[in-house]
Amino acid sequence: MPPPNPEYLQQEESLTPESRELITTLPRQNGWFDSTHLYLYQGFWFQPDHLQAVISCQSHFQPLHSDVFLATYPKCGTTWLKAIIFTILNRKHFPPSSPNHPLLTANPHQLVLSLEIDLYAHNRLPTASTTSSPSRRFFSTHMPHASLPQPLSQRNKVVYACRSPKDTFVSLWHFMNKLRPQGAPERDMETAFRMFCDGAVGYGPFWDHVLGYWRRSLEEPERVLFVRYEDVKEEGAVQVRRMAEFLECGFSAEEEEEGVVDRILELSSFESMRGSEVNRVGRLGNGIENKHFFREGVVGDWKNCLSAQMAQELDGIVEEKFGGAGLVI
Ligand SMILES: Nc1ncnc2c1ncn2[C@@H]1O[C@H](COP(=O)(O)OS(=O)(=O)O)[C@@H](OP(=O)(O)O)[C@H]1O
Repeated sequence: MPPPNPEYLQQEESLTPESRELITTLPRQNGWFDSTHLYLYQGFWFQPDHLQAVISCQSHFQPLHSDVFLATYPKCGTTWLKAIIFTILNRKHFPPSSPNHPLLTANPHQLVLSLEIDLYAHNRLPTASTTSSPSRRFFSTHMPHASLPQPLSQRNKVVYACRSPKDTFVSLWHFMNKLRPQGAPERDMETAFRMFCDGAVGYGPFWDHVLGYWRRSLEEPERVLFVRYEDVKEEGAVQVRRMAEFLECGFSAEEEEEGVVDRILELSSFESMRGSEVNRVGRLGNGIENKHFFREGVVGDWKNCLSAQMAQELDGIVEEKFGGAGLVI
């Protein structure tokens, strides 16, 4: 008998009768894997278990005033930003220079739970070693801004991380092929590229996801901070200070003197995290191997993968979608 699908592929199996009924009324597309589907809800495509979780989260999630959220489109730097923000928020309790810092023995996805996926799709509740961190609760989400539970979008602070669509697509393609069901062929890049450009991927369209948070960051800069993966690569210290200020826990003169910002960057660096034992051999509760979250970790890897024609097509869409909004990524 073949082994059962890992949890992340059991997308239809956990649906309630109400969700099953709802999805029959929604527009449907083939998903990334042949056996999966995506459903259009509030302008975005979701796999069915995530859709059920989003709806449940919209009805039930009650944020605390002090809760902090990281929002991302998948593959835009979620793992990295989870590590950085977790370290910023908890630095009094877990000094970044401590040899026992949680990031040295846990993957960032174990320390910071996803609102819809961990909490609502899989009932993984925060434990002492996760978001019930000693300071403020900190969650991540891939939900588009339009789908956030209302109290959260009206009151809480959200850091939104985005990345160049060319690198995002390439990262997504590699990741999804690693997760494919046993025996399934790789999804070829041309088909995947078409799905990405058409917006028919989980949490897509990418453009609308980014624009939703971009606009809100302009309207309410004290509530939504827009951070670019490329900027964190280029000027990590500036961006770490910017995030800490935004979260109202800027660094003291004493911390600056001690080099705390540099230590946060070292601890969360690609090399440090990819090299740690937990990320070389560990697995998340949903069955995904930790090592799959660390591939190249560079800016511009698309040059090694996309044809000139694909790059040109994506540049054209970026210009069309983001040009008028004053967004450069
Ligand atoms: N510490 C650090 N520094 C820089 N880059 C990093 C880091 N950790 C992960 N990565 C790279 O981020 C990409 C994975 O994206 P996400 O973490 O958003 O994936 S996910 O949405 O949580 O599945 C993926 O990008 P690619 O290498 O381009 O595929 C990872 O390698």
